Amino acid sequence: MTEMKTAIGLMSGTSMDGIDVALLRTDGESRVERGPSYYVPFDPQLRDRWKRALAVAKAITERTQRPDDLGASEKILTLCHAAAVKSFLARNDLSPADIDLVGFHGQTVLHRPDEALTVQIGDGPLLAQEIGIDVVYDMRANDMTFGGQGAPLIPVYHAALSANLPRDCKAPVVFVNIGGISNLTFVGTDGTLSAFDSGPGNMLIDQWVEAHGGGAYDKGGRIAASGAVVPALAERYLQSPFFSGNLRRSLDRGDFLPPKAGEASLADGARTLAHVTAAAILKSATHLPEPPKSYVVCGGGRLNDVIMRELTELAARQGATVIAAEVAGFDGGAMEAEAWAYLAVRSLYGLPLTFPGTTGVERPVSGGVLAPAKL
Ligand SMILES: Nc1ncnc2c1ncn2[C@@H]1O[C@H](COP(=O)(O)OP(=O)(O)OP(=O)(O)O)[C@@H](O)[C@H]1O
Ligand SMILES: CC(=O)N[C@H]1[C@@H]2OC[C@@H](O2)[C@@H](O)[C@@H]1O[C@H](C)C(=O)O
Repeated sequence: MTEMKTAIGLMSGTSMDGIDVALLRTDGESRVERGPSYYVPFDPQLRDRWKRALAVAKAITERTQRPDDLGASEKILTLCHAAAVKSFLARNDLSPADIDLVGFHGQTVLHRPDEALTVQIGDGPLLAQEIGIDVVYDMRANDMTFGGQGAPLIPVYHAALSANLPRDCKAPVVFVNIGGISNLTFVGTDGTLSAFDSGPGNMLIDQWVEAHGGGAYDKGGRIAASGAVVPALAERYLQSPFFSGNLRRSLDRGDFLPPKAGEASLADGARTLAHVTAAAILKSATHLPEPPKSYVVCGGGRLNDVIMRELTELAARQGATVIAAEVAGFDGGAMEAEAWAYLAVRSLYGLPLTFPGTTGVERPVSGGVLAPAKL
């Protein structure tokens, strides 16, 4: 039996909107006690820097390379995470000695699963030194070494949470994470895990509204609510071979691109892309072992009312219900950060992070690199 540990998880996801911080007490197995969470948005200059980092990272052919100013961006990103941990500790009256471990995702700047290449910038040893807490980082690489796609990693945490679902949440249950990219975790009644990325989440909506003067994202889905779906545009996305071809489990930000200027008005574009986000989830769900009865939605997309309404309508046609994570008793905004805390503890104990049914890895494998606070 593993001992309970107190861990902090740090996530800055593909939306590149900010850093989620969450505290968890866990044994890395079935015991999970959720603690406080915190969110630090990136200011616009930093978001521009991460966007440039994505462009620069395209030149990477080997995962340790840091072309151009990518090394400088990695250091800045790491110091942003260090600052987020320090303010989280101060706000919660905690000191580094209260925390056993930090799980650090870093920022994905390149993800090419077909070439077994995934790069998350984030300097684990520097973070450990800055905050005085042991850090587990680089959690995707080992999965790829063993033939996995390096993502999604959250399913093992969804499986742990599934033990505490409310009774009226009928099995089989699927957890849907609508971040920049969306992903699904199916938890079978016998504990079988089946998971994969399911399509674009908010990233196309964010890129579209930002390029057309609508702000960084479509708050509440208000822009989409005043528009109409452009059927030909929606179909173009939904006919992508990603949904029908041999199941590719993980996506990169560049795999789907926003519509071109002039293809729709701001509102119609936002409405169409919200429809695509919801329809892509249902389309991908046809690859699951069984039709789900309940969808539990987490990630920023659960706050877009148009995505949620569409998802609810489309799922109802198949006899399934859709609820936001909060209705199931979870925190839909902090769940990924909690997952990184959970994964860090599993990594410490050498427990598997990924499984053949989640990333396509050849056998269950652990992962992550430990950077001790004191060398
Ligand atoms: N109030 C809101 N209304 C509508 N959309 C929102 C709201 N708040 C956040 N979002 C959307 O959610 C996105 C952030 O979601 P989230 O934090 O889950 O993404 P992420 O951490 O980048 O995820 P991932 O790594 O899974 O891609 C924002 O970019 C925005 O599009
Ligand atoms: C390579 C990478 O960073 N992938 C992210 C991304 O964002 C969502 C989806 O694509 C998922 O596969 C993954 O993140 C989640 C948290 C995961 O690994 O479970």
